Amino acid sequence: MKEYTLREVAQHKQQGDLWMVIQGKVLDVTTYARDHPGGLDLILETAGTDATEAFNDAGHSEEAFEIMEPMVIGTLRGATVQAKPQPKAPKVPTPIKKSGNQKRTISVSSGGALVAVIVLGGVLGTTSAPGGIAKSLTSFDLKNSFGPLSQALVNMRLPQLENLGFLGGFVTAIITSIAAVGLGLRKLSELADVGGGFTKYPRAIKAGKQLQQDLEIASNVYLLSFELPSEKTVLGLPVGQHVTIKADVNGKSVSRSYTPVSNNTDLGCLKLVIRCYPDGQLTGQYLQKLELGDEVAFRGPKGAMRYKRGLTKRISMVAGGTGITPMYQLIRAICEDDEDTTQVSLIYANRSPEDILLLKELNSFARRYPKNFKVWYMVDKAPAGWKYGEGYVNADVMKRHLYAPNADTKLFLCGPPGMINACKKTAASLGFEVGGAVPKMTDQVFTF
Ligand SMILES: Cc1cc2nc3c(=O)[nH]c(=O)nc-3n(C[C@H](O)[C@H](O)[C@H](O)COP(=O)(O)OP(=O)(O)OC[C@H]3O[C@@H](n4cnc5c(N)ncnc54)[C@H](O)[C@@H]3O)c2cc1C
Ligand code: HEM
Repeated sequence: MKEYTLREVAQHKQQGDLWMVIQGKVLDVTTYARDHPGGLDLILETAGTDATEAFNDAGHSEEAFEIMEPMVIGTLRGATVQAKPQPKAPKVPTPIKKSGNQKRTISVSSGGALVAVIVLGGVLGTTSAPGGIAKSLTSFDLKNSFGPLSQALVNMRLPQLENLGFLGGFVTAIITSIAAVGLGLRKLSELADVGGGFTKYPRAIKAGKQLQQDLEIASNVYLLSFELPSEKTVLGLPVGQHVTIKADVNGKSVSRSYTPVSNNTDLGCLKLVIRCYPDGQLTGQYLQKLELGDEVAFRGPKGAMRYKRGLTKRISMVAGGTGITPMYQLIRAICEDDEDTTQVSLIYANRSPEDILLLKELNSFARRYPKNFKVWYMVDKAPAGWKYGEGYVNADVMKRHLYAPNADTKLFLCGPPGMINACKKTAASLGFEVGGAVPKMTDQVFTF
């Protein structure tokens, strides 16, 4: 195999010509970069360098190593190369102390590449605690807006812990409602990959629930509902984390990340808010073609954020478009936990007021939990009578509507890359400490 020096690798760091070193191997990642589930930006930032540390820090699965193999063009001079590189063993978080709120930590080794460590806390804790259910249930108008599956939850107390969705890092779910159903009637059950050390769930599929046609919540944005393997299955996703959907699209394996808007109190279902791009590989070519009752493969939990009460005193948030989903998940968990006193201030940017996702729910949280949460909307062009902001999220807007940087404040960002890069620069100029390419929970500025 050809040997390269780091200096040679460093010459290939522009879009259209991207190389990097991972675990001693030199890779040409040019054609893969746009498909990278962790985002194109991370590849661009690390191209031309030895990206081993950043790659390891992201906690890649065995599948990532398989995808990587055809990209290997040589080795790094002087490096020790493992015959078969392995994913780094995931770090097992320290169990959370049991509080009056019954937090529970469950660690599960699947024996496969993904070890799912499922921390149940926050909302689930609140729900499980005797007498602690009240606050969750007062937010019921929110659940109503998420369709019939959620409504059954009103009287539920104890999620069945043995029915954790991501116990083995993998779960399949059946689509139960989707607004846009295309003409492609392909059955997707054959796409569900349940092999390789992950827990197998029975494929027993109930007849689908009634198809709902009115779930386009904004232009091209849909609320998709999926039925988990049983009515009692708890999603099992730690707050702040996301799932990936993996599918075979036109003969190519495509995987993309999504942050559910449902959580561990929504038994038996998984709900996603997704913007569909007509030419998008996963959204346009796959999700929009799903039929009611089709089976979809989810992996998780993924992501560097694992929110727990006490992480920080104040959280400033800037979200754009569908970037609201991880913020929403956190806001919901904080507001619905009686004992969480974290203050959150969100700036949410969209093109127009009609594009604002989860508007009713966000306003409802701001109204009912004013000590926990406030929100400021920004739109490109404000209509007459608009009482929020107009234009870009600049330093002035951030100074006015976010908490000032200090040891007790974190800034969370999620949205289109252009907006996020601009916000990171502004945040740095305002005194926030902006970390490296791969997000870490300890960073003061965390990008989902
Ligand atoms: C942690 C995380 C959580 C996320 N959560 C959500 C969520 O909750 N909801 C949500 O809707 N999304 C979410 N996303 C985004 C999601 O993962 C996908 O990126 C998104 O759904 C688009 O995927 P796609 O395969 O349909 O589109 P892609 O095929 O990846 O294309 C995306 C867009 O890029 C355009 N495009 C295609 N090729 C090019 C090119 N060569 N140059 C320039 N543009 C091009 C396409 O036209 C399309 O507009 C999240 C992302 C991350 C990383
Ligand atoms: C050829 C190189 C790479 C390949 C094949 C690859 C592949 C993947 C795959 C398949 C995933 C989905 C999650 C998984 O299955 O592990 C992923 C996610 C991710 N990758 Fe990479 N990756 C590469 C390089 C990198 C580099 C260099 C970085 C860091 C700079 C990085 C950071 C991430 C992050 C942060 C995620 C998101 C993890 C999550 O969703 O929790 N990747 N990558």
